[in-house]
Amino acid sequence: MKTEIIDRNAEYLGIPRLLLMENAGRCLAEKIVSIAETENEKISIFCGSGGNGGDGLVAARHLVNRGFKVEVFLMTHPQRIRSKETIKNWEIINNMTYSDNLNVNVVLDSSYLPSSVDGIIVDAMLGTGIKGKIREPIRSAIKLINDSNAVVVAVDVPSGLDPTTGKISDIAVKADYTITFHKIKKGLDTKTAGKIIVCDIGIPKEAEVFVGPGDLIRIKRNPESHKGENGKVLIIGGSPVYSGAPALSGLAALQAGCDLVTILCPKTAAPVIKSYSPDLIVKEIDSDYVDKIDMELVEKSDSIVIGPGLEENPKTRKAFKFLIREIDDTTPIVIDADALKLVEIEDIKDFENIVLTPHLGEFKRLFKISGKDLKSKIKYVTSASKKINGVILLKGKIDIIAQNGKIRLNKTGNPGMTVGGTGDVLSGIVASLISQKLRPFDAACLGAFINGKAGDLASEIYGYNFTATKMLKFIPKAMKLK
Ligand SMILES: NC(=O)C1=CN([C@@H]2O[C@H](COP(=O)(O)OP(=O)(O)OC[C@H]3O[C@@H](n4cnc5c(N)ncnc54)[C@H](O)[C@@H]3O)[C@@H](O)[C@H]2O)[C@@H](O)CC1
Ligand SMILES: [K+]
Repeated sequence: MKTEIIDRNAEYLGIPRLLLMENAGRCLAEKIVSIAETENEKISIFCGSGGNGGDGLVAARHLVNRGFKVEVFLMTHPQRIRSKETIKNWEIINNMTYSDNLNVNVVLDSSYLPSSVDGIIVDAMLGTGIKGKIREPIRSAIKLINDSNAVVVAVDVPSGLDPTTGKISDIAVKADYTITFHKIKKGLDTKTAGKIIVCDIGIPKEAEVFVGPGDLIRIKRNPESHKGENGKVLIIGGSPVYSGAPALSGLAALQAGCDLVTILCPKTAAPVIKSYSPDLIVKEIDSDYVDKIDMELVEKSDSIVIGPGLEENPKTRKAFKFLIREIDDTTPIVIDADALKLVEIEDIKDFENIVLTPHLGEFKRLFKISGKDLKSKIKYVTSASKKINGVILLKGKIDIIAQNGKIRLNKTGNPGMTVGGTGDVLSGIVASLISQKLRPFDAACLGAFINGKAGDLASEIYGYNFTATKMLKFIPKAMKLK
C-alpha cells in the first residue's frame, strides 16, 4: 500500500502527520547516533522540499541536542517547500539561533553547494514523492555525495531511486545505510541502499486494515479524457414492483463519478425509472421481468451491476444463468440483492473481477457458514474468499472485504442505513469505481467507505430519519479528499 494512503488513513485514526514526521526524524537521529563513531563527527543533512526533507530537519534538531555539529542544506527556496509539516520544521530550525552547533544553508542552485563534504552525509532530498527526471540542484548534490568519502545515510530511500520499482532512471545516491520508515519499500535493494534499517514510526496496523480517506487517492482522472472514458456502467434489474432499486444504484454510480449509466430493465419498470432522472439511459426489455440480456450492451460496459429490484423467479434465474455462461470471466460484475439468490458459487468461482455484496443471511446461503461476532465473521469470510477468485463484501456494522484471503474492514455507516435502498446505492458506487479503473477489491473497499460516509453525512442532518435517495447527494462530499 502506498505511503500516502497509509499516512492519510493514520491521520483519520487520529495520528497527526506532524507526529509521524517527528517520530521518523527522531528515530533517524537515533540511528545516526549509533552509526557515528565519535561525537565530533560532522553531520551534513541535505533536505528536499517534501516530507523527506522534513524528516531531515527533525533529525537535525535532535542531533544538535545530542551535541553533534550539524550543517543543513535546504535544496530549494524556502517558499517552495511543499509539505505543511516540513514548513513547520523549517520554522523550528530557523528558531534555533542560540546553538553554535547548527549551520543552515539555502541551496538555490548548484553553485551554492560546497566543493566537498566529509563526515556523515544524510540524504533527505527525495523519498516516496519522487517524480520524473532529477532536477537541479538535487542532481548535482547526488553527484557530490557519491564523489565524497563520507558515510552516506539515506532517509527512507536513496534519492533518485524509485521506491516502488527500484529503478534508477538517471542517477541515485549510493548509500551506506538507508533508514526507512514503517515498512521496507519494495524497490529498496542493498546495492544502492546499503544496510537497510526500518524505523517504526507509530503507525498502527489499523491504518492499513481499515479503509479510510487515504484510499480515495486511488481514484485518478486524466485531465485530457473525453466523455465515456471515465466509466460506463450497466445496471441490470427492476421488476413490476421494484423500479426504485436499479434507479438508486444508477444514480449512485453517477454521483460516484462515472460518465454514463445505462439501466437494462423490463418494460414494467422502464417508465418509472425514466421519470426519476434525465441522467439515466434506460433500455427496456419487452417483458414484465428481466428474462433476457443484451450481450452487446454488456460488452460495451466497463462494469455491471446485476440484482437491484430483479426479483427471484424462473425468468430472472434463466437470464442470470445465461449472463454468467455468456460473459467473459474477466468482466467486472457486482452481484447484488436478488441476484445473490440466483448465484451458485460453482458457476462464478473462476471470475476474478466479480464482487459479491451479501449481508450476513445471503453470505450464509452462499457459503453455508456464518459467524456472529466480528472475529468469527472475519475467519469465515477469509476462508470463503479462498474458495472463489472474486471479491466478497460482507455488509454489516463493520463491513468485511476479502479476496484470496486478503482482508480489509470498513467502519463508516450508522443504524439509519438499515432503511431500504442503501445496498443498491453501495453496488452502484462499487461499479462506478471499477468503471473508473479501480481494481474490484479496492473498489469494494472504497465503495463501502463512501457509502457509509454518505450515510454518516446524511445522519448529521437527519438523525436516523433519512432515505437512500437522500443519501445520494452526500456521495460527492464523502469522496472529497481534504
Ligand atoms: N508514513 C511514512 O512512511 C512517512 C513518511 N514521511 C516522509 O515523507 C516522504 C514522502 O514525502 P513527500 O510525499 O512530500 O515526497 P518527497 O519528500 O519524496 O518529495 C517530494 C518533493 O520533491 C520534489 N521532487 C519530486 N521529484 C523530483 C525530482 N525528480 N527532482 C527534483 N525534485 C523532485 C517535489 O516537487 C516535492 O516537493 C517519505 O519518503 C518519508 O521520508 C514522514 O515524514 C512521515 C511518515
Ligand atoms: K532520500
